[in-house]
Amino acid sequence: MSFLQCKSVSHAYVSKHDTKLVLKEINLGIDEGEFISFIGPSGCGKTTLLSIISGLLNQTDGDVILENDVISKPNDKIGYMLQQDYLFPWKTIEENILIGLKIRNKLKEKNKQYALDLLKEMNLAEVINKYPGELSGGMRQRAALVRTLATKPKLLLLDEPFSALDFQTKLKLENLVFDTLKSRNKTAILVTHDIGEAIAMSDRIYCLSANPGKISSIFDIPKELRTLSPFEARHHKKYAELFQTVWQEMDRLEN
Ligand SMILES: Nc1ncnc2c1ncn2[C@@H]1O[C@H](COP(=O)(O)OP(=O)(O)OP(=O)(O)O)[C@@H](O)[C@H]1O
Repeated sequence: MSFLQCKSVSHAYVSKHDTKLVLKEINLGIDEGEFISFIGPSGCGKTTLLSIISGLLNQTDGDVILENDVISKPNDKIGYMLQQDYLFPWKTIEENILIGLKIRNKLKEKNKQYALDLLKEMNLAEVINKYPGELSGGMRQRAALVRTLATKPKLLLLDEPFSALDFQTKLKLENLVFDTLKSRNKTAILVTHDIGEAIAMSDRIYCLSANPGKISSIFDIPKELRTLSPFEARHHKKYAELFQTVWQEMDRLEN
């Protein structure tokens, strides 16, 4: 059995005036340690699917199963990171990264040290006593990642975490996040509009079509790219070939 399974997941948003079917019978299985991306036209339901997997939103039909748990509410095994960092501006970086542990009453020395080590790994040791407003966008996203990882979730849900960053910062952060997650055998699902990012970071890409959102195609990333860092992968011949194929599929879905 896969680490994470979506079994015939469908979702409709219901309002006073209408019912909109957004996801229809999504089936997928993800193994522990895999890095997966969801891509697809705007409004096809990527964020909705991620919210359902996180347990924050309950699907209309079907099941999400993580290890042996049916997910119907937020679970400590799952960490969620968004485009906006949602750091608390009135708290220092240290206080921000420890907040998840504090809320869970897990602020033991060992756990605190784990978070502080991550902070060092993300090159943020020097800003530990600063406030979020004093940091660049890339630093803030790194701090948000440390906060998410501090509680040791097994599954990371990443909703366009790099999209607000400049191109160079984004490429550097892709590498850093990739190394951090792979070295800890974390499982990750990335929602992105950036085909290149999806190819460079993933083991597999699920492409969704819209109205209602369904899996239209699955792209397995060739082994030659999977063994490289995201930055190196972008320079490989196979990257350019796959980019063309995925681009054409996205073009077909958008028209
Ligand atoms: N809370 C809500 N109530 C009603 N409809 C919603 C709600 N949230 C999203 N939708 C609709 O559901 C559809 C899917 O939205 P969702 O945000 O999941 O798509 P997406 O693929 O992540 O989009 P994007 O790529 O633009 O971020 C859209 O038509 C959106 O307008």
